Amino acid sequence: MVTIQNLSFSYKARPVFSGLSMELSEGSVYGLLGKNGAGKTTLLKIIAGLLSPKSGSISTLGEIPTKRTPKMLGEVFFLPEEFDLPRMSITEYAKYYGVFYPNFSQKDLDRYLENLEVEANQNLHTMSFGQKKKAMIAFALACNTKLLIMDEPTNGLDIPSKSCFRRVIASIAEQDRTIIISTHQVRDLDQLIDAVVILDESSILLNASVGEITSKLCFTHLSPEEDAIYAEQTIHGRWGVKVNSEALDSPMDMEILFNATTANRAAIKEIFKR
Ligand SMILES: Nc1ncnc2c1ncn2[C@@H]1O[C@H](COP(=O)(O)OP(=O)(O)OP(=O)(O)O)[C@@H](O)[C@H]1O
Repeated sequence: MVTIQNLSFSYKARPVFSGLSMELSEGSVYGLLGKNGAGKTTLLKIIAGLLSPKSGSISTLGEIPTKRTPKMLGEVFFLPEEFDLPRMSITEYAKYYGVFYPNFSQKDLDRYLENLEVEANQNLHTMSFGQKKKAMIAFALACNTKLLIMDEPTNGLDIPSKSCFRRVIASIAEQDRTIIISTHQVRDLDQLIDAVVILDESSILLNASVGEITSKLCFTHLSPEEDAIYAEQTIHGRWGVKVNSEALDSPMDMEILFNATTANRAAIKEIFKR
């Protein structure tokens, strides 16, 4: 679906990636995490063909993304974190832009707008930031592309809309679509993603399925002296992550995973080395 090999990228004199490699497979929902400035948006734009790498190779849906062939563009939707929208309703917007996506469905758009409680005929310019965001999420989903890339989609959404977003993504996650969601709001991705990619210091620190993560790591309460990869003191005691040496079942805690990965890179790299 997406293969990146030894990729380097710089904004003029500012290097962002050097020798970055990773593979994303078809039909999975990926959560892309990283600190501010780690390069998440840049990576998403490179995958979508909006930025060109300095060296190395990238293939998106079997094509070089910067070639931006009509075939690839019809199968990839990139939803940026912020956008300028024309003075029209989302229904009119869909009439103009839906034609670029062979699998766009008006019926799906109506359903997603209803689910997300967005007025189909309100001018996008009179909408709040969160309403615009929901309108564009509905449009992005209704394009039914093979690859859907969303940069901070839940930023600006109220609590019910976040729940609704999760429900909608869960409902399409069964299909053969690959979805990459970049976010700082890790709780919004709980129970939603199949795999986690963590970018740190301009490289991929972790790219693993939730199954692999929970088979190798155990997210649990810890006794005061217990060895852990990472632990935090909470009002309920010590909570953290340790090596899953007893093959215990535990739900992944993405915030703890992220903190553990960035606080103890060497341990995480060793555990997940292939
Ligand atoms: N247009 C640009 N020109 C120069 N430098 C840029 C540009 N866009 C981003 N950068 C720099 O590239 C690096 C990666 O930025 P990027 O926006 O990809 O990070 P991010 O992980 O998405 O950050 P955030 O979580 O804050 O959104 C940062 O150091 C940023 O300052």
